[in-house]
Amino acid sequence: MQQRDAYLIVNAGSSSLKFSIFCGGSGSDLSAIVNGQISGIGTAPRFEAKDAARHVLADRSLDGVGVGAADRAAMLGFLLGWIAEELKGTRLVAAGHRVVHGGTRFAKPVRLTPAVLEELEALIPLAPLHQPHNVAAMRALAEVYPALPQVACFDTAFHQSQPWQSQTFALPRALTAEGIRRYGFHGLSYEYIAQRLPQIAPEMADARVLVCHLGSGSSLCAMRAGKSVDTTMGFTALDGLPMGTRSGVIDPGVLIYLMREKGMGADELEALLYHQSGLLGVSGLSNDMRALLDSENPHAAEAVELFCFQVAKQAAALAASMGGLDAVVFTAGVGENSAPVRTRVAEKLSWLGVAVDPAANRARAARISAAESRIPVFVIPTDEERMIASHTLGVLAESSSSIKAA
Ligand SMILES: Nc1ncnc2c1ncn2[C@@H]1O[C@H](COP(=O)(O)OP(=O)(O)O)[C@@H](O)[C@H]1O
Ligand SMILES: CC(=O)OP(=O)(O)O
Ligand SMILES: [Mg+2]
Repeated sequence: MQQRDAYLIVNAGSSSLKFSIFCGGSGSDLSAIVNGQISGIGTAPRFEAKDAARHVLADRSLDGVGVGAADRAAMLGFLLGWIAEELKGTRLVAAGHRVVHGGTRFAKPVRLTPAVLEELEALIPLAPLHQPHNVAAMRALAEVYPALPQVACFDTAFHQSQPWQSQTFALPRALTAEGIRRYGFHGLSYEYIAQRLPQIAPEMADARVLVCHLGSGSSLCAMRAGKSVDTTMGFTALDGLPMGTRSGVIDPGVLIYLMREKGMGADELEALLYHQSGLLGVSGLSNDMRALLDSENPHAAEAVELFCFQVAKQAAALAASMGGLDAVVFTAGVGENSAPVRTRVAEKLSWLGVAVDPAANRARAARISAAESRIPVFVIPTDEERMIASHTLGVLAESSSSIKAA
């Protein structure tokens, strides 16, 4: 039997390792035959996988299989073993990875070499919650499959189109020249939405669109004609909106105060701003929006209110960056699944002409705006993995045609 070529897509996050297996060629021919994740890394890791029809292929705890709760290399080993066992009819021909930070050097997807890997490792301080795991996944895969081509796809790349004022801090120019500037993240998700929105609503192809990527990490993107004009995350994935455990925007004077008056160092500040703040810090209960929405605790309600308030406030700033607003899109874990959050954000943007239809919102329709809404509002499930798969194929096709030409 002829084996199908398969591509392993890895999205290694702060507490999860999402993966997909794609088969087929480019465009609509490219299809995910398996989607899954190892969630709960660091606490109680759980492995789940579903096929294309969303039938459960695996759903089990990783307890008792010799994998430590935070041992990512062992988890990847487990995953590769599972893939080899379950997908006997396929032949793994390449891997594609989401890499959160591409720095100033990587403006498009790149084939992995030892030199590239070293450069990506050097960017770890700029994305401490994600980059170490992205790099570790690539290294672990290279050890098991030394000949397997791997492609790195960057969250920062989509924002390269931004005008300089969106990318620049008001700092002395020498620091800007060193790369201390705003990069923006969630670019693979925004790139997917930029392609998907005109398929759903062709009249939106040239529109000024606010995309709300609300998940564990959250950001907003101002998009004009499918290109990023501005975004809320900056030098790191800490800026902008409050997130599950990240503070979002904060007066830098607070950091100086904490250093001087409380003797905090870089490690303590990093722990505070990346791990102890956001929804978790304000509620004192949980970083999970579902738990907060279900809670009767007033601090949970305040955390949700602060989140929605900041989404609306920063959305208004991004509308100014685009010179107006023609549409709003909600995506990612919270944006796709939480009708109450979408309702509250829309209420706070009603002065801009945003109104959602309660029934369409509850049903998570593709278009949830009310008939009288001046601004159409969409819910579009994101697909970072498809974007990575598509880039991976593109990079491989480029490198094979340049080998033929040489
Ligand atoms: N039905 C829901 N209502 C509210 N929040 C939800 C719901 N489903 C998922 N979420 C939130 O989505 C978050 C995960 O979003 P996701 O985009 O998958 O995050 P990431 O990729 O950054 O890990 C969870 O932390 C959870 O709070
Ligand atoms: C960049 C970022 O914050 O990613 P995530 O939402 O996956 O945490
Ligand atoms: Mg994510």
